[in-house]
Amino acid sequence: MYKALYEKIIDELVNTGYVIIDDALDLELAHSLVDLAKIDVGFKLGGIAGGTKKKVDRNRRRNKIRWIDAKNKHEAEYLFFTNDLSEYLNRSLFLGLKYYESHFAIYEEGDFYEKHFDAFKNSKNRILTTVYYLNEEWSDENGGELVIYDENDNFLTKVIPRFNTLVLFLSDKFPHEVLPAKVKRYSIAGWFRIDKDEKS
Ligand SMILES: O=C(O)CCC(=O)C(=O)O
Ligand SMILES: [Fe+2]
Repeated sequence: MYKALYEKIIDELVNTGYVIIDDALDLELAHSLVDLAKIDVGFKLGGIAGGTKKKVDRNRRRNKIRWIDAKNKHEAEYLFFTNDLSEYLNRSLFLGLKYYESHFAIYEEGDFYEKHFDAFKNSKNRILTTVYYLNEEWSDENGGELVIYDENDNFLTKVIPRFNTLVLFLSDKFPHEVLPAKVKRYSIAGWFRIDKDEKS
């Protein structure tokens, strides 16, 4: 239970629709998730939603992913946190969140994700995006920033993907991109949704 964190998330989501939190989670959990990401086994290339099919397009998205699975103790602990958060958000903001899907992502040197929305307007799938960063000793020169824009494509903010930083934003309101990483970059991207659909 991270009550202060939940309150901050709710305030910022109401005010601006996005929130960036440093030192978000318990350090022991954060380090365990870093260790798991770094095992770097079982990852596959990330796809792009295109019509009904997902396809890999290395010109638009270059990273590899592994879906989080509650069978692992630490991944389960992360899912416990996101579940707790969704209950809190549902009670406070009546978002009606029902499912959460998330994956580790690795961006190798040169990898990026070009500007995109995580959900289409008025679609009933992804409601709220989370990105959680797992890069210890990340320097500002390493690239790999998340750049967030508003609905009219105006620059809003740039997030350095530092260890234990958590970002949330409304999935259909904020176009965003990942700039090319100069160093291997680890994260967990996730989506709260109100339906249960195929993983994208
Ligand atoms: O890793 C990030 O900073 C954002 C990733 C992202 O936009 C996505 O996976 O949809
Ligand atoms: Fe995204």
